[in-house]
Amino acid sequence: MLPGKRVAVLGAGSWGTTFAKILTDGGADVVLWARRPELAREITEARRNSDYLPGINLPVGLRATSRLDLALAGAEQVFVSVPSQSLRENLILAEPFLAPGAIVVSLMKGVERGSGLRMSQIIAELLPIDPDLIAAISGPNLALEIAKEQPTAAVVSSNSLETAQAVAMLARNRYFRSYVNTDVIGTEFGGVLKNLIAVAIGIVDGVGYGENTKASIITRGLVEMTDFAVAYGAHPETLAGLAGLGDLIATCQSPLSRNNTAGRLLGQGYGIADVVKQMQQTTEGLASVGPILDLARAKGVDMPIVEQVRQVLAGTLKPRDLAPHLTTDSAEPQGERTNDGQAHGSAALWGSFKRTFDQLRHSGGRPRGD
Ligand SMILES: NC(=O)C1=CN([C@@H]2O[C@H](COP(=O)(O)OP(=O)(O)OC[C@H]3O[C@@H](n4cnc5c(N)ncnc54)[C@H](O)[C@@H]3O)[C@@H](O)[C@H]2O)C=CC1
Ligand SMILES: O=C(CO)COP(=O)(O)O
Repeated sequence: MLPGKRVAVLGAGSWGTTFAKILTDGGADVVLWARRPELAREITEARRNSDYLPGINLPVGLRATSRLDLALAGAEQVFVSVPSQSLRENLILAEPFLAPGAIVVSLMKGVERGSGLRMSQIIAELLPIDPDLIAAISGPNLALEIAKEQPTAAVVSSNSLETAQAVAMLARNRYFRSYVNTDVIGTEFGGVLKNLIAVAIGIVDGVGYGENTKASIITRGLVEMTDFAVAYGAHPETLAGLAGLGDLIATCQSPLSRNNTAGRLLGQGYGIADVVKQMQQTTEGLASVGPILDLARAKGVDMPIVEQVRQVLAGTLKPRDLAPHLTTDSAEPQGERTNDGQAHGSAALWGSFKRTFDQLRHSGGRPRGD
């Protein structure tokens, strides 16, 4: 068999390692960069990453190294999966070794504290590459489920459809399917914002509230996500797709979600310092609350649920008071959606009908829109 395309995955935590498995199982020649040499050795020799993916056998052919130069040498596509707050420092280390013409793909779901930048914006700022060679992947993608080869879909987004398709062709196999879109803003913000709603769900779950409360928060949360993302230029239908609603459902329902788990601990009465200590893995939502509320304020977008999550984190709102405030943020009864939202909503619905129709007419071997 011919060797597959050479790709690199940076970050050997739960998602980086799982994504390296997805790509290897799809036929690519993958080198995974781990910061710690002993982890790189465990992955290559024992085909395990016991800290992050206990019980998972990694595929034969997946190699890991703690040397960035070796991981990046000749890589045509580079997938980055480090904590969002560390992307900048990691890109500075990686930049000298990036192969000319390489596509760089963010697998991350955060915004940078201080700058409020999305991950693809940081990549564009730091790397001297054509912006059309930048992509982001998002969707309902709980790492451990995918590592167990449970069927899953995601969406690859890039300003360039050609780039998104080139990435989606590699990021697929018998249990993983990649769709494509060109709405990078909506795709990235979907992944960031659902984490915040998942923290809220965890909080009310920890308090002991039931399904009505959680469904109310999920539904109203989706409105907040959509209003916010659309204010920044996203297409509303992206938020109704895999990177929005899809991921919101998975993250709000699953005890595997770190954001959901952190929320649950808060709801059970733990303080934020204890929660951070207990979370062994990256919990992006905790770092995103502040920057997202700053960005919301800058565009005049109301985010009552996210604001209440901030207050619970700050210790100024009791977890058990979170949900009832959903109905008391305005004296006047409100419509379920803003007028803007309604206008966008019907356009979104029409857009998705049209795309489905177009796909049926032109269906071929290429990855499809989400
Ligand atoms: N785990 C999951 O199910 C999914 C995670 N994501 C996203 O992927 C990104 C990475 O998350 P995970 O792999 O889950 O996190 P993790 O906590 O499991 O792993 C993070 C990895 O980055 C490495 N790293 C490199 N530089 C670092 C630094 N300066 N500080 C700390 N760690 C550093 C760590 O050593 C570790 O291997 C996050 O943005 C997350 O939202 C996206 C989809 C699914
Ligand atoms: O992004 C994820 C699922 O799509 C993972 O969620 P957590 O970061 O909350 O574990």
